Amino acid sequence: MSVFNLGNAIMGSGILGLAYAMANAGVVLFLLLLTVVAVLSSYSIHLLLKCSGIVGIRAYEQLGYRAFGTPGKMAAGIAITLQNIGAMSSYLYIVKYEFPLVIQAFLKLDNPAGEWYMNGNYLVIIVSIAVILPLALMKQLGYLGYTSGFSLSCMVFFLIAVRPSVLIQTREKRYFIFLFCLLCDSCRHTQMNRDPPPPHRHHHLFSIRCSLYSLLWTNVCTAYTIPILAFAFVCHPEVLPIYTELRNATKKKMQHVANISIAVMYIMYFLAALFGYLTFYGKVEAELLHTYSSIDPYDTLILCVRVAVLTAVTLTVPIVLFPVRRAIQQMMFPNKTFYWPRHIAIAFVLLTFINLLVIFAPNILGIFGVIGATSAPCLIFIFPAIFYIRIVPKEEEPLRSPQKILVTFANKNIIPPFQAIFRNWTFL
Ligand SMILES: NC(=O)C[C@H](N)C(=O)O
Repeated sequence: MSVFNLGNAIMGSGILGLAYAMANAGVVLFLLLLTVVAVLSSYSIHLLLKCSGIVGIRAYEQLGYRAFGTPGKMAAGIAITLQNIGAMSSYLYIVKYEFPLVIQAFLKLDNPAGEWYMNGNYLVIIVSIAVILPLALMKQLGYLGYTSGFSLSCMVFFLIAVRPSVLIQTREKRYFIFLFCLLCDSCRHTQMNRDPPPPHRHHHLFSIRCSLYSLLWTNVCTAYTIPILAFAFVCHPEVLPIYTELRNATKKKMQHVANISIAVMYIMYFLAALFGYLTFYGKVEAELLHTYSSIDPYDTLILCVRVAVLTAVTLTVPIVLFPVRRAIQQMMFPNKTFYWPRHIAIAFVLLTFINLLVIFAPNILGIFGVIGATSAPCLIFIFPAIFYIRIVPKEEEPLRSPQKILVTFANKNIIPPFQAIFRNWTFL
């Protein structure tokens, strides 16, 4: 159940942005970054578990408090709230956009005339009240294990369904483009076969960029890759609550749960990105399902994919809501014991707020970009590292220990790319 819950916390709308990230970074660079982010993600869970073992606390915000007092607690609480509200909004955004298309395809409505059930905003509100709110009112995360298992199986179905069937038809041509894309980061120029080749394609073929740095920062779209990946691997606010509910909990057992979840998601993320990318190449959009609309919205398989993704993201919302409620309780009502009216009221207010946000959300790439470039790196890389440095006593591990040097090194190498994103922040 814990693996299901953590897997469900990892897997969300991030998976839909990965094909776009791959199209912009190139397959090799994408795989490299995916591996780095997955390994660092698992490593930072190790750091969180170690800190929580030392101070005997199983809440992310409390670790912040132990490390830096109230500012640390507030920083962690705000980052968790921002990240998870961003994630939930992106899930409901998918409901808002995809649910009307599913209804349209089911009812075979060619020209919808403004029926209320085709209005995404109403559908978001209905799904929130009928499905998400009851699940979000559960007392413990553990009760959501079954829905998480179901949600993950929907994503497996999504993965099987998006395999690049188009590839088989024009194999030679596509293999050529694929090889080309392996070496080059500007696959957006290799439009589908229909388009004439861009004038500078020749130049691209023969000038393989030699430095990783220039590969990564040649255009701002490539710079989206790390925020999208960081967003996709965030599950850290859920780790300690899941640890608390684990039967016969030990650090080793929880790390094992985290490693299994991350490894499975790593494989699924790579396959989802590759399949989406090999189907559309440069035409892939920030949200993969969007791209499918351009083929045939009434195709049965695409309809099933939509239903699967809709189900999966809807069932993820309650999991992601738990840590936000906890963070709000820690920030606003510290030292208060469990109280049902407060538990229900926070869930209700949060869902209302997210519904309002979704009704006015600009687009999903904006959410990935902003959250991925701000709270996600804090929660995955920066906070676990600095909490570890502050909490683990110098006697137990001196500042020059390999562990602490690694933590500092990771932070030094992760932060500069994010600064570059802020410098290039033209999409806002
Ligand atoms: N749990 C989260 O914060 C986001 C999740 N990793 C996703 O890809 O949607």
